[in-house]
Order: sequence, then structure tokens, then C-alpha cells
Amino acid sequence: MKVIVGAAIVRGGALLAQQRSYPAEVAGLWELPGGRVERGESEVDAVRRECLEELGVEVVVGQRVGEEVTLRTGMVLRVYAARLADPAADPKPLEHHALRWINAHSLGSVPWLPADLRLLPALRTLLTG
Ligand SMILES: Nc1nc2c([nH]c(=O)n2[C@H]2C[C@H](O)[C@@H](COP(=O)(O)OP(=O)(O)OP(=O)(O)O)O2)c(=O)[nH]1
Repeated sequence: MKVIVGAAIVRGGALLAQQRSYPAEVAGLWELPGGRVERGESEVDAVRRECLEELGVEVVVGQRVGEEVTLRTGMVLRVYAARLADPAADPKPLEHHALRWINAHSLGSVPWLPADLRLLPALRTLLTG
């Protein structure tokens, strides 16, 4: 089974989200940093690698968040809580259109990818404790 990992990076009560720039069907929609787990790679290592590639930051990976969501492609999305290894680090949208830190109150006002929408209750709980 192919696994996509997502990072729920929290700092100061806000979640880091990024806006996709491609493909056209999902351009403008928001998602968590992350991507495909490579062969022989652990899910936690994949979260760390994707955050370095997409945001240019080191993260410390924590526990799983929410249920696993099956995507249209048959792959599954598994989200892990994470925090910046250096809290003062400045994540950059190296592969995305934009980044935003979103607080619990604003989570529902962002146009998320469909799979992420299903994880919003768990993400809200993560933010509010
Ligand atoms: N990274 C990430 N992907 C998500 C989320 N929600 C969701 O449905 N996906 C989907 C979108 C993509 O089909 C797949 C992630 O694949 P990917 O990050 O390797 O990106 P991609 O298919 O565009 O592949 P690439 O060209 O960047 O290599 O999972 C999410 O929160 N984060």
C-alpha cells in the first residue's frame, strides 16, 4: 500500500499549511507539508525529508493525528504531529505557492484538499489540546 505522510506542524497554537500551485485541479487548495513515503523509508523519516525539501526546516515528529484517509488514487494519507526543531526557524514555500500559520478558529475558512477536510476535527483538537 502506498502511503502519503502529512506533517501537522504546530507553533504557538497555529498549524502550518501550504497552498498547492499544481496540478490545475487542485491549484489554490491548501494541504499539509508532506508526500510519498519512499521504498525502505520509515514514515517518520519521510515526514522529516519532505519538510526539509518543501520548507527548508528540520522538524521533530510526534504522534499520529486522526484517522488514515484513503485518497482517490487508492493511496492513504497518514498525518503526524510535528514541531520545528528550531522554534525560531522560518519555513519557506520552496515548492508551493504560499504558506500560512492557521489558528484553530480559522481552520475552517481555508479551502483544503478534500482528504484534509476530513482531518480537520482531529487537527482542531491538536491545536486546542
Ligand atoms: N503532501 C500532502 N499531500 C496530500 C495531502 N492531502 C492530499 O490529499 N494529498 C495528496 C496530494 C497528492 O496526490 C499526494 C501527495 O503527493 P506528493 O506530495 O508526492 O505530490 P505530487 O503528487 O504532486 O507529486 P510530486 O510531483 O510533488 O512528486 O497526496 C496533504 O495534506 N499533504
